[in-house]
Amino acid sequence: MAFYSRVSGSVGMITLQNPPVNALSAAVRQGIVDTMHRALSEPEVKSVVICGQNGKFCGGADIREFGAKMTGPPLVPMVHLIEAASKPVVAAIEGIALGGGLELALSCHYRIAHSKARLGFPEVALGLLPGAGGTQRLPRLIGVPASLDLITTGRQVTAAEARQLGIVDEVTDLNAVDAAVKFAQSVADKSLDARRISTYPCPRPPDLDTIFERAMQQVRRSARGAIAPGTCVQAVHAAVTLPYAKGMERERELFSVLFNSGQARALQYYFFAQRAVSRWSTASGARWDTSKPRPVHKAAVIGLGTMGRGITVSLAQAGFSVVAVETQEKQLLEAKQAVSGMLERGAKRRGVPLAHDKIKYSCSVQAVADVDLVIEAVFEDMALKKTIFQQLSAICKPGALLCTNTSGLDIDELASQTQSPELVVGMHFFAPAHVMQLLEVVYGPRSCPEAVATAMQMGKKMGKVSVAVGNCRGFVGNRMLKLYLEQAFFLLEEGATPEQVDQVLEEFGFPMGVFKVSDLSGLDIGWKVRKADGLVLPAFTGTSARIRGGSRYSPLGDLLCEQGRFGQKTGKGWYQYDKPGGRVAKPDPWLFGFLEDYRAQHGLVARRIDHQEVLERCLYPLINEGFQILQDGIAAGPEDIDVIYVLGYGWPRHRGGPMFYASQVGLDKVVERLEHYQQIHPDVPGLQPCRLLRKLAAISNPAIHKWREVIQKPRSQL
Ligand SMILES: CC(C)(COP(=O)(O)OP(=O)(O)OC[C@H]1O[C@@H](n2cnc3c(N)ncnc32)[C@H](O)[C@@H]1OP(=O)(O)O)[C@@H](O)C(=O)NCCC(=O)NCCSC(=O)C[C@@H](O)CCCCCCCCCCCCC(=O)O
Repeated sequence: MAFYSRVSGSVGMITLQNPPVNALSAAVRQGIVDTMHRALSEPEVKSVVICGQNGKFCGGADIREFGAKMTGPPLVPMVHLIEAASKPVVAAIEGIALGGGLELALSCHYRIAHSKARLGFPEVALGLLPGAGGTQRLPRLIGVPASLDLITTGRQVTAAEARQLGIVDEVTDLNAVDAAVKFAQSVADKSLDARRISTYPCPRPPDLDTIFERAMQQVRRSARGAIAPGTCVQAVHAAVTLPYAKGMERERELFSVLFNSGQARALQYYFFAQRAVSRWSTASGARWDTSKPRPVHKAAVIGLGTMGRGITVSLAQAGFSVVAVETQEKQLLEAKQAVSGMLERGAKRRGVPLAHDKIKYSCSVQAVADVDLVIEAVFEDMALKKTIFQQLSAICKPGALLCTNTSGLDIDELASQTQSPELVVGMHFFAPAHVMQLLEVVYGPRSCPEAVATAMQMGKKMGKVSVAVGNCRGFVGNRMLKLYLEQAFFLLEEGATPEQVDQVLEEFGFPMGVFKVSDLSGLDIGWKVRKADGLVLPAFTGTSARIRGGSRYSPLGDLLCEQGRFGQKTGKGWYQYDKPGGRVAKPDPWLFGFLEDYRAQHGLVARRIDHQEVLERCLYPLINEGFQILQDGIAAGPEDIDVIYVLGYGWPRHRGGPMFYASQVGLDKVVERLEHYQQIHPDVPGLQPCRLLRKLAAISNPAIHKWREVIQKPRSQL
């Protein structure tokens, strides 16, 4: 709702009241319309201030209402009512003015912002465009290029930048509402003729066509198939080419296309999913709201390879004191230089405070004796990690949390090396650890709730989105990835090329196909893991070369590694590069010959594989494994899996994540296609739909937010 008060006798004050962000729900819109009428009808009131309760102006339209039938007064007539008002209306912007909130402010005749406020149009990230006049008013106020930048990227600006751009009239360090009241009094008698933005002509730069062409090219390059950014460009184009009223009609038309799109549904689902994962729960019933994190002031990182360096930077930038340990002096020195460089680049590019003084470097594990939390980040070798955990258990002070940055090893096996297994959790960072937003927090069967809560909170403080997951081989992300990689290899055996598979996945929206990613991260990483698992056997021919434990196995990756083809770092992998370390992937005729020989050697006949099969074969087994993960209680809900895939594995956000995507395809269709492929490939267990997937498909494809009700039923009922 919105409540009305009178300040200093002559200022009508409208306060938006809808915690936590004063979103423009039906009740708030109704409140604004009613109180505006009241303010306009009271003869003593000479001007009006609109502000938001609790230091937040407005977070925009209420996204939760988008899924239901709209009620209450619509936003567009509401902003027109404000702009057309006969008394000056001043927006007092504290905290945020986002989306519909900024549109509300732009309909006011003046805007006063607090210096800490942030303003912007984030609609594009929800698959929408500013649909309450934002695409028509902003270009009239600040011009086309700056509007295109803000509207197509969703970039938020500080009050200072907003002032520079001309979005706000005044910025104050003091109380913005008080300042707005004073301002409102000072303009009470002023004419409003020049203050209604919809009446401004839209500036027309001479190179208009070039500006729009460039903007379109730019959004096509970065959108990866998302439709909202390009539609935003079209809406801004209407502001320049059409009179205001017609521009508004065009905005409405374009908004409607986006609003009804599957992409908008996916992006809005994802918005809430990313927030839902902070309300974690574990299979044994520990929960975010009943588990208290332990205080952490000082942390340590053991092992300063690529991951350890990134983690050190993340911790220091978040304000933690860090002890960074690398036992070899030469490596320690190299790491110190690398970390310093990373901190300096962070300060230069993102304005993060330089945090050199937060880090102490040491060659001795003994240096971690007084820290509250340790993150071990040595390479993936269980024996080495076990030794380190034994040492840590003896050295660290009682109550210190011991974390491992493994990407898939058994947390419980490590916990069993310590005197306090309840204080051991996994913190699986993604490379580069100081950049990637995702953190899988892995609890073992013995991890205590406080340990999980502490790791989750640490992640948050480091600016990560933390997702709590159970302990199993590969956790959530890498466990699902295994099925995806496996199918990609099988497709090569059957006749596809790396370029074909990658093209299909990139058209789907992944920034890079599976083979390009493999070349980037290094083929040797998976090879080492497969060797440790006893899967890499001495070269021999015959069908058995492609069978492990009774199931189909492709040794293609192993064979490439045997040739020294580790990907970009060696200049050759699934593709060729102009030099070791080269970045531009080119198809490699050698690989085509190699695949032909391989197929001939194993009696495989290449066939034409279409786009649809590549997509289904790569994605459906991965999705099926996601359902198995839910069934096993490793992830608490589909949102956890989707957030992991979007933030950690490049799954296109406008497709919501693998579980949301499955819900849109239709679970019955996913089951049917898996069964189809399983009939053809009976030796691939990952193609067999799991019980939970079958169960959900059989109960007529329930909406994704209802899955938990089925998952939480006793397993015997599944
Ligand atoms: C605001 C934030 C920056 C705050 O961040 P913070 O980190 O402090 O907190 P959280 O992110 O954790 O959020 C706290 C809490 O609040 C919930 N929340 C946040 N914003 C909203 C919101 N806008 N609506 C609802 N709920 C919100 C959030 O979910 C958290 O709760 P939870 O329980 O999940 O933990 C940050 O939250 C943020 O960035 N928010 C999003 C801001 C945003 O994107 N705003 C734009 C919204 S879209 C919009 O404004 C559209 C308008 O331009 C135009 C609309 C026109 C409307 C017309 C409707 C017509 C419909 C019919 C069309 C028919 C078409 C046809 O068929 O013809």
